[in-house]
Amino acid sequence: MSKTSLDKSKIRFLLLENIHPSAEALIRAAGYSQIETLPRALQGDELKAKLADVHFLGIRSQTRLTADVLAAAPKLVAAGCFCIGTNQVDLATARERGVPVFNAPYSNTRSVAELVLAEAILLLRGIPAKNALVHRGGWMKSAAQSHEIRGKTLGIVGYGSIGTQLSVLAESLGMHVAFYDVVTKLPLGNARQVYALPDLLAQSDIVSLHVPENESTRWMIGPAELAAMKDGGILINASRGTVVDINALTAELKSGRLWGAAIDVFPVEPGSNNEEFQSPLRGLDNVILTPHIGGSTMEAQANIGVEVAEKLVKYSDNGTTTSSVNFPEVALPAHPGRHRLLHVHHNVPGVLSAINQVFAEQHVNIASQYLQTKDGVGYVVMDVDTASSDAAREALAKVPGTIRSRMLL
Ligand SMILES: NC(=O)c1ccc[n+]([C@@H]2O[C@H](COP(=O)([O-])OP(=O)(O)OC[C@H]3O[C@@H](n4cnc5c(N)ncnc54)[C@H](O)[C@@H]3O)[C@@H](O)[C@H]2O)c1
Ligand SMILES: O=C(O)[C@H](O)COP(=O)(O)O
Repeated sequence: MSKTSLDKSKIRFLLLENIHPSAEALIRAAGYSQIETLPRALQGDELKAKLADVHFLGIRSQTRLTADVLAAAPKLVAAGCFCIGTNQVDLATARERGVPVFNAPYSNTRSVAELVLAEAILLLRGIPAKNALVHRGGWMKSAAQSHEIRGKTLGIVGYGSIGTQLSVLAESLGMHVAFYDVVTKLPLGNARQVYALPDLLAQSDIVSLHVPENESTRWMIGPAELAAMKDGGILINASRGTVVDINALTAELKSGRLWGAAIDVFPVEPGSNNEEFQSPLRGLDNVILTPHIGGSTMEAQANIGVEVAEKLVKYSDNGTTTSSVNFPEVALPAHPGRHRLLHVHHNVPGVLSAINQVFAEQHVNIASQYLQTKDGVGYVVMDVDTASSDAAREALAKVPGTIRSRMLL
């Protein structure tokens, strides 16, 4: 087994936000013992203080890794988002600091798609309002405004991993599926792409949002888009809270023009289960409110724990960055009997020759070399026959353009 330049017993992992125990189990099995877990998100100064000595960090969707926070984490080697979304991390700053960020791009897609479909059925039957009424002692046995899902049109905004999975499941129930995406996508089954958002909104009985949080999606569903939806339409948002103007949605629901909504994500969400949730949507019987649990199933969380922990351990043990969301991707073989230099640098001319020069001066033979670059950052990995001396390591760290370097012994 490879060793890191820092002894494994000294490498510290911090896992926040109630990450599934499968992650800790995998990291321990890989020989790491310093693993702290917390059930909640940390922010700002509290997060910075914690990160001062941390080498590997695991978060979910609530912990904000801003440039400011990253600057307070000098030892951070890599970060794992134990979820799909990575909008909570300043990915460019992380890259410029030599910190690869990993996520689990597919592990909870099915969980989200199942929840959305269930909500669509419940809303078409008016169940949230009927359920609330019956709990209050009321009784409304009526078929009025209660509909089957079969034959209805589902409009999917964002036809990626979740959108396509939902598309297939919805068609299996007899729905018609239309979708809007900024990229031209191969429609699955009988789904069809609609090239203008207002057209999709106007055609759909149910609109479900599955876009990432970015500049193009911020408040993309505002008053005009809600007005473009069918009378009696239903909106489902299990993407990110910043995609929908909640005040505008509240107005449409209160007026009765929209029939119902299911909202899982909010512009401001509590950082732990002990904080109060605030939203103008509270108290509306035709709205299903869920606490950002679209991906929260035992199946998904256990898989995510393993997937992201594996990526962190692999980067620590072997330097592989495959599937990193912000970093040059290099897939590396094992390096038995060899020593491995991992060097992250600004992608400027002369860095590779300077590294080669250091090894040449130390009479160290280079057995293999891997290089990849991304957005101004280069990542070179060299397997060498003999251990580099302290002097060589110092010289490597001083190569102009170096962001960070690490040696696996
Ligand atoms: N509620 C939850 O618990 C939960 C769970 C998982 C994911 N999510 C959220 O769902 C999002 C989508 O997940 P995914 O795995 O399907 O992502 P994905 O990257 O596979 O798909 C996103 C799709 O959105 C499209 N898109 C991007 N910008 C767009 C725009 N302005 N207009 C239209 N389409 C646009 C992309 O082209 C892509 O096809 C994630 O980014 C995450 O924020 C939420
Ligand atoms: O991006 C995601 O995968 C979801 O929003 C789930 O986030 P969570 O792990 O914080 O529940």
